[in-house]
Amino acid sequence: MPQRGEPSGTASGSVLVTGIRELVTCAGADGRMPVLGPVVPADERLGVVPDAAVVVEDGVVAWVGPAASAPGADRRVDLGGRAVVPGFVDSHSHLVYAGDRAAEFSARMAGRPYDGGGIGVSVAATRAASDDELRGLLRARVAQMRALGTTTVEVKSGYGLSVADEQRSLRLAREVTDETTFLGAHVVPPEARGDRAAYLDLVCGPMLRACAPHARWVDVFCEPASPHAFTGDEARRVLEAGRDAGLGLRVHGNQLSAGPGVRLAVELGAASVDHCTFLTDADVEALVSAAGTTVATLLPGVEFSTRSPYPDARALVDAGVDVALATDCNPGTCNTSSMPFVVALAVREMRMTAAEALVAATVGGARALRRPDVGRVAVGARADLAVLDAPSYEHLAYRPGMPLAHALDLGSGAGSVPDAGPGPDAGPGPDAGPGPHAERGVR
Ligand SMILES: N=CN[C@@H](CCC(=O)O)C(=O)O
Ligand SMILES: [Zn+2]
Repeated sequence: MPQRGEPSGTASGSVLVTGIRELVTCAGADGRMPVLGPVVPADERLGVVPDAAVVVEDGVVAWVGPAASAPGADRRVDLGGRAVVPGFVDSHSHLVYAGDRAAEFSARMAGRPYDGGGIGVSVAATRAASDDELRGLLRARVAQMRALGTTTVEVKSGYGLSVADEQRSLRLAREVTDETTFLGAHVVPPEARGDRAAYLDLVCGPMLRACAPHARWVDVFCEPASPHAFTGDEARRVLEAGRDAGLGLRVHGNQLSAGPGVRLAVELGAASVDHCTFLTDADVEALVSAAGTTVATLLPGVEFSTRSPYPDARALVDAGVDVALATDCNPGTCNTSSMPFVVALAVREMRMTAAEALVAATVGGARALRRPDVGRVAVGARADLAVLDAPSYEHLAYRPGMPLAHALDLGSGAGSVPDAGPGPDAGPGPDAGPGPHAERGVR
């Protein structure tokens, strides 16, 4: 696993990545990050190059185009006719935790609604774990993500909820990603339930001071419908304190009800408001007006795992809202880190096209993290490539639950993926193996 901030999947010298049957760049015609929204249809924004090659130098894309006109390089990696898409940008996850809540999931499947109360169970298990235990769990989760094609990940705290435990969570998260988020205002922890105001004082004072050096973002679970989470006024206080400490803003909003989260996020210029499950017309209008500033990050794995209605992604995309897709991987509402699964859900359950879903899972996530260097394959961007054991990106939705995607690792000196020949799906066969990837980090 590379150190935080170091390009993953790279070695010194130039590498020609060839044998790409379909390269999806998700880059605008000029190679820049494309504008989202309905102005340019998502399939045009995909920027598909058939029979393509990519040259990588020092972890950065140096050339993209048809394989027939590719320049030479120090090394050559042949992908044997596979499709390549930008590595997924998972802009919302909670990977620092111990314990599991399978019993809570089963109770939900039997009809018990989600209200955030189970977060306390994860807090107790996380506090009880040693640094090494938490680090091992975190790194295993990151390795699973990379094996599924994710190359950039945001990781939140939020299962510590004391000064020391929140700081520890962020310190560990910083070992694997630059995109760390302080979520001390996840819920009011059990020991503070008698005095919410005192807990908010702690979050906005000593906890923030201890955590800000380890975080890029601050987040808050704004959900008046949950007795455990925070009202609009409380959330505003947390966000303003975080902003004053130099952090960027993110919000968990409108997950359980049409609460104030979305409009608060837009008013404060947050980079992202996440969930957006229950929206009023005024919320959608606010998100439309905030295009270019605040991304609506949809997390359909949560609706799948909580048996809730899905967000109206179609209405958001058609209205011109900037939309991202992320996993929200966490022990309570969505215990999967699979971006391909999220893409499949977005297409099947939220009526996004496969092209829209792929854009939202790559460039959309990059915009939600304000990262122009990831989420697309273009000269100057980081060489974060996801290889599909399939001929086309459409297979991500067409073959749900299949192990199709992995992050390409160019650092091991590994050679070509074996050419499996055209299988029954007109793409590389199931024996093709996962290709030249290793358990390296995501950022
Ligand atoms: N809703 C708030 N936080 C997480 C769930 C956390 C949990 O239940 O452990 C989410 O994004 O869904
Ligand atoms: Zn979350």
